Amino acid sequence: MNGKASSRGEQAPRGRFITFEGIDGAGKSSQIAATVELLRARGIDVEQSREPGGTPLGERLRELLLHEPMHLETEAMLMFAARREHLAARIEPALAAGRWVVCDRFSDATFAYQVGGRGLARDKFEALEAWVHPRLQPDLTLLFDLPPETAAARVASTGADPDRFERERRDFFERVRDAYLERARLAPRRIRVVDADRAPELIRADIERIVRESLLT
Ligand SMILES: Nc1ncnc2c1ncn2[C@@H]1O[C@H](COP(=O)(O)OP(=O)(O)O)[C@@H](O)[C@H]1O
Ligand SMILES: Cc1cn([C@H]2C[C@H](O)[C@@H](COP(=O)(O)OP(=O)(O)O)O2)c(=O)[nH]c1=O
Repeated sequence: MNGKASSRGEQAPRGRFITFEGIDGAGKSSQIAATVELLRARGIDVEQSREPGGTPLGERLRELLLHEPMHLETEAMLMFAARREHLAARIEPALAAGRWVVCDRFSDATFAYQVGGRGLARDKFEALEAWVHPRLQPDLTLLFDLPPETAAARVASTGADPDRFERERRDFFERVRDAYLERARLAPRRIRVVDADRAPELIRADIERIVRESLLT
């Protein structure tokens, strides 16, 4: 039924949840737009969102998270607070109504940035994840993998003021990258690693193939 509710009032099949992950400057933004277009062209009802953010409260938390210095555990808890709100207000209702959700980052980012990058204790991350979404995980996660120096050059070339995360040094992003790859090894069916150090057209073709094979057949 491709996310469209039945005219006879039958319950729509649950929507699919796709997330994009990677270090800052990996090139997720334009590929997310292309993926949303691809799904809409197939007649699928899609919502695009992002974390931290996605709700009015989540966007206010995002401002704090990106710009206000804070303790590492405060940072992790605020990421999950924004996520709790996002799940309740947008993600769960959309999936239940049969709409698909394409989201820029989810809990894999907390594992990569807060556990891998900043050194948050794993059991604290696991406790927060088990509290906020004990059962739900994305149906598909596209992990954009590339060397931190390439990603940093891309971020610098945008000319925008860097936020608190983008100002981190290369060794931070090495740890974030390694943590993402570790998480991908733990969930290889869900998390698909995409070589993001290539021309956008090649990355786009890869993503189309993965989405088609994993979710559209
Ligand atoms: N495959 C690519 N090769 C070279 N530059 C890219 C590629 N993908 C994106 N960029 C550029 O890199 C910068 C960061 O991309 P963006 O999509 O904002 O990354 P992210 O959302 O992952 O932080 C932008 O200026 C974008 O135009
Ligand atoms: C969702 C999430 C994001 N982040 C960080 C990663 C990014 O540096 C930042 C915002 O992500 P993002 O929206 O990808 O940034 P931009 O649009 O500037 O490319 O938040 C975490 O540290 N933990 C998390 O759980």
